[in-house]
Amino acid sequence: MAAEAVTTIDGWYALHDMRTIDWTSWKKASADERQEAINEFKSLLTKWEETEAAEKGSHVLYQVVGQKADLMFMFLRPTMNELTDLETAFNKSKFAEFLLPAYSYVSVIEMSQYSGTNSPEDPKVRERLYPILPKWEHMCFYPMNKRRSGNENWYALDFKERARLMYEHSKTGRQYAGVIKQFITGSIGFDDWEWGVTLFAHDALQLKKLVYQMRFDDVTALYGEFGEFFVGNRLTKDAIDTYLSV
Ligand code: VOV
Repeated sequence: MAAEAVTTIDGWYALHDMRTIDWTSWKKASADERQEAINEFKSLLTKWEETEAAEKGSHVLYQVVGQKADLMFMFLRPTMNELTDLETAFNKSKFAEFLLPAYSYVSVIEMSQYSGTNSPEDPKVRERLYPILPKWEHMCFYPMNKRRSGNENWYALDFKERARLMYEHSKTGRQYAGVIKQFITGSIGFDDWEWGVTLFAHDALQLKKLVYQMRFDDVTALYGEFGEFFVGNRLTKDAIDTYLSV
């Protein structure tokens, strides 16, 4: 008999957007052109801040460490259409002329009902479905799957066993309360992996400690498969001029 799917409650749509700066063309541009690009970029950030203040979405910006990208945005919006609207507006901006696509990921904030206690009317649950993203010092993003091969097939496990494994997972996670904030986004049908994992930390080392500790939970040890990892440091609007000065 087929295993029973878990119901999910879903919130805002998410776009993780990673860009690489074309420093060569940035350096070749005139000072006026660069200033125009910076001003336009900052006014887009201001517009997104207004959306966030009105609780109609949220966003963060991080500077990626390593060569995978330079900038890492995460956007949350009530609809997928708003995500393409903001992406298109950004792509048309002067600053985007100096950016190369590095990676993107489309998903939706998801809570699964393994414990059966999440009600979409509960203000605590609403806070997780429609969150204002934390502006903590470090962010980590990676996509993942639950294995579906041979004896390790998550989708063939019965509900009770999956709920037990997720309960064990949540116990490990809860040890990091106040240290790491996690956002799980579902991407089955939207992107190449099944979930996106976004973590925020004040101390970068705690990202490694949590992800390592979880490797020993049965759910991760037996079923976890991972894509690329991106890690970054927060880039504030005030720091943009310095960051882009050449
Ligand atoms: C701060 C850390 C933290 C905490 C507290 C936490 C708690 C919880 C709870 C309570 C629940 C279940 C209910 C829900 O809300 O969905 C989940 C769910 C989930 N998690 Fe988690 N998780 C954390 C952190 C955390 C990490 C670091 C990872 C990556 C795994 C790893 O090994 O690298 C992860 C993955 C997931 C996934 C993919 C799901 C959905 C699985 C599904 O099959 O549906 N998660 N998670």
